[in-house]
Amino acid sequence: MMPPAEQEIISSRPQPNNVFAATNRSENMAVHAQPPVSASNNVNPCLDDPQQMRETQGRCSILRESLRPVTLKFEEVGYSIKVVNTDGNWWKSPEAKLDRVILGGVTGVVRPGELLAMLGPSGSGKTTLLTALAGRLPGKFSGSITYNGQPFSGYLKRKTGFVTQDDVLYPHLTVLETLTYTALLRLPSKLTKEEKIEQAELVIMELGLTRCSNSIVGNALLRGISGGERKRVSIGQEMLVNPSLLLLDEPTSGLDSTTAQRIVATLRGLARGGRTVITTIHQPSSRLYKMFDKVVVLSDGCPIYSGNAGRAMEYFGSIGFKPGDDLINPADFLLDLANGVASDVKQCNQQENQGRAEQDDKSSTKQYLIASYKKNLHDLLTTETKENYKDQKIPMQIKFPSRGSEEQWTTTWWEQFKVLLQRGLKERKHESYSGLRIFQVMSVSILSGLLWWHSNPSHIQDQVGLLFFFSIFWGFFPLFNAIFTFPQERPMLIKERSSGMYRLSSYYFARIAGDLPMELVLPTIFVAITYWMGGLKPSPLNFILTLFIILFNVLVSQGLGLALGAILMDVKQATTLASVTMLVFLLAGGYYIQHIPRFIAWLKYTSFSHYCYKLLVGVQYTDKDFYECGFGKQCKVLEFPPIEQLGLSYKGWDVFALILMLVGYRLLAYLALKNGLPR
Ligand SMILES: Nc1ncnc2c1ncn2[C@@H]1O[C@H](COP(=O)(O)OP(=O)(O)OP(=O)(O)O)[C@@H](O)[C@H]1O
Repeated sequence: MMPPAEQEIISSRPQPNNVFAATNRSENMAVHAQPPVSASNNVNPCLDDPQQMRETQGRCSILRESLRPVTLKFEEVGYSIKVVNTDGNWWKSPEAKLDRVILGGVTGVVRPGELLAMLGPSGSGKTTLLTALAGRLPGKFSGSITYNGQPFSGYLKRKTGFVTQDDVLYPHLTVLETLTYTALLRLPSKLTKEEKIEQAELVIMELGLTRCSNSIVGNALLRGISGGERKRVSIGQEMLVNPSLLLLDEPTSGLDSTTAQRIVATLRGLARGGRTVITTIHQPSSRLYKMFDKVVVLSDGCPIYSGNAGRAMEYFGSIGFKPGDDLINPADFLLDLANGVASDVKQCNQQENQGRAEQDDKSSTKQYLIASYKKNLHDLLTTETKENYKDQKIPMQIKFPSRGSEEQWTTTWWEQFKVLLQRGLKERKHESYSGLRIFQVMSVSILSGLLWWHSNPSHIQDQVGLLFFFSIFWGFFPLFNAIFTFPQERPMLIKERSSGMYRLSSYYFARIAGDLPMELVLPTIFVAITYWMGGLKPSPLNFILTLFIILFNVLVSQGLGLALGAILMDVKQATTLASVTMLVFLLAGGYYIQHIPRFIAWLKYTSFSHYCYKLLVGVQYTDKDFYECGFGKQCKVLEFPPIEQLGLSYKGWDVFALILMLVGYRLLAYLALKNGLPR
């Protein structure tokens, strides 16, 4: 049973509307002569069409239920960072750091149903403010940001959609796959898999991505869909979950004006459905500007306007700034002012102009505008855009669930694991079985097979060398492959974890499980070739044991690579550290030096290659094996000095040490990830 308060919220919610139907309506409102951009039958039944809504009743009510109108208030939001002192005397105290103000007290309010645009020149602080409003700003900011009067919470995290300026997407997945996996991970378990997939398809239609739905997303190195299409995929990922609060950073940059208009119209449609939508935008056309309900204009981090978009020109006129040309795009005019350019401004009122002394330079214009904003802040904020929605009953102050339910996930651990595993396998099959990698392993295996061609125990030194080579090669190779894993995945992990998409543990286990087949097939092929070519003991049992030990070694070495990558999160640093570590393992492994001085002999116990080598030798030779130790004399292989030094009687300990490392490195990697990523 739904609690009465919640029922009331849902029943009093504005009629859900189809995004694109709303899009077309708002487009028609904004530009009469403009034909609708989308096909009119692109309908998401959960958002509008009552006919289809009846047919998809269950899914629709579940999605609509998730909408919680959010009133976002931000007051005097300020943010500074430390920067290196670059004044004339920096060399005297190069370490000295100065505070640089990025945001200087920005105030505003956005209500459900409203679309707010942040305008300002490049570097004026739009992204920083947007990130702060999305609850993702690292470090502390001053002032306050509240959501229905409450601070940001884990619950709100899952109700917030955040589209970053740079699209973070998997390049090898198609558009349909990308959105389907997002739907499977982010939509509630109450929906069936088919319903989730259907929802992804609807979003594809709504965003006009049908034509490229089966094309790969691509990136700078891999040709895929266009930049604009990629941006729409990012927006689609957030639209899918029907967020109550949607924030977008430059969703229209790089798009043609028709597509940009279509995106903004979609955002306006989403807002009209009871959501709170905030976007930064660089240079909107006047057609786009008309679709905004509110604007915040920033100049060097300080606001010069925050309020009703339709009243901005009137306000600036009232403080003495009127455009020379009445047909000017309001956004261009506001950007000129934010840049301190007032040359195209008419002198409109002598009296008002008295307040601003001679402002022929940019900074005094900016200062005047900032001061005027502060003086008029109260009036600006109380001029609401309510008239646009007076027919909509949007509840303004819904309390979000208390802390207990913050950690509720939309899907179960097992569901997350399955989807992440499937997605990971699909994305990485290209890299793991890339021709280059296969060539690398095959060429090394054939070459070493030829070099050790049918070696036999009479050349014991060579044969032991082959076993040591196994342990070192399959220590290096997986280690260096695994190092890249988490530094490369970091942007995606940050994005998805910030929106509370899945648990870190489900991601981590899915990643490890997904890597298993890929990491184990190549060494198996390698051993199968080199073992038989190299003339090692021709017994299936010995072969299987050798293979088993090498695969074990691969997993341990991979774990070390994962841990180094997760701790340092920097590929360059991690590879440097890994090469030093492997060099130590190589030297202390027990093959090159048999008489390591006591004070440093412990080093070998840190080396998984040492344990692997010992186990390989132990599997290969028994008491019954002999080699020619000179002048026709036969000696026991186990008495061959390099083998004798190894101390083969402690095999149990060697296995135990490897198991310890296998678990330990992976645990370390997990803890490092947990520490270094948003909760
Ligand atoms: N962590 C940081 N380190 C250094 N500088 C920073 C940092 N964060 C923000 N800045 C600086 O703060 C200013 C505002 O940055 P922000 O990205 O918010 O601007 P913006 O208005 O979104 O710019 P654009 O439109 O070009 O994206 C810029 O000058 C930027 O260099």
